[in-house]
Amino acid sequence: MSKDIEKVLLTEEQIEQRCKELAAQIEHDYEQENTVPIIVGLLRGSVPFMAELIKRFTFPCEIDFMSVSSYDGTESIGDVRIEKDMDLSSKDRAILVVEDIVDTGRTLSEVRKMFLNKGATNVKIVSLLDKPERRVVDIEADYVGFTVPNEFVVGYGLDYNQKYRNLPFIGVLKPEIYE
Ligand SMILES: O=P(O)(O)OC[C@H]1O[C@H](OP(=O)(O)OP(=O)(O)O)[C@H](O)[C@@H]1O
Ligand SMILES: Nc1nc2[nH]cnc2c(=O)[nH]1
Repeated sequence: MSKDIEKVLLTEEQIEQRCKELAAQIEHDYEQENTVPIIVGLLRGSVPFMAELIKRFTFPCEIDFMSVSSYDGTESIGDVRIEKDMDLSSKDRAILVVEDIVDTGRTLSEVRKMFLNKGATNVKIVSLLDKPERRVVDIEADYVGFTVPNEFVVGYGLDYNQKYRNLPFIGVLKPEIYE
């Protein structure tokens, strides 16, 4: 599997270190607000990042997952669909959405609107990666792990045709893999 990788952009150690910093910052902010947020992971890409973050939280929080999709291969198809909704109610709750990457911004923009429509009091976003060069919707995550260049990345939850999510680092595939 690693033989398909052209270059590693972020090592496991770099990601773990950054997750520690993000978790401390998030914890500090929710303690100030004195709320019990629901931490909502967007399936499936956020799973490794979510696990790395929440094991470091010592404040009271609940967790849930939902699945939305707008990608086919490496292309955003623009239309954000909810494939699996979360189980907990978001009404009158503070929500922290955990995402693997903000790319065009369409997914998070739709997800944020959806939570606000359902009566969430506050919606924050934490994303492991941010690819600002690709943005078509004006949205920023509240907490970002790393800014990445305009390349299609895989690993640490991110897939290409559902593969490579289990790689413990973020990398770029060799061009022949897409052929
Ligand atoms: O900013 P955007 O252009 O909307 O792109 C970001 C979204 O694209 C990927 O989701 P995908 O639909 O591939 O689902 P996955 O998490 O199951 O891989 C990724 O996990 C983000 O949710
Ligand atoms: N795997 C993967 N999914 C994405 N979704 C939006 N951008 C990307 C990316 O660079 N890699």
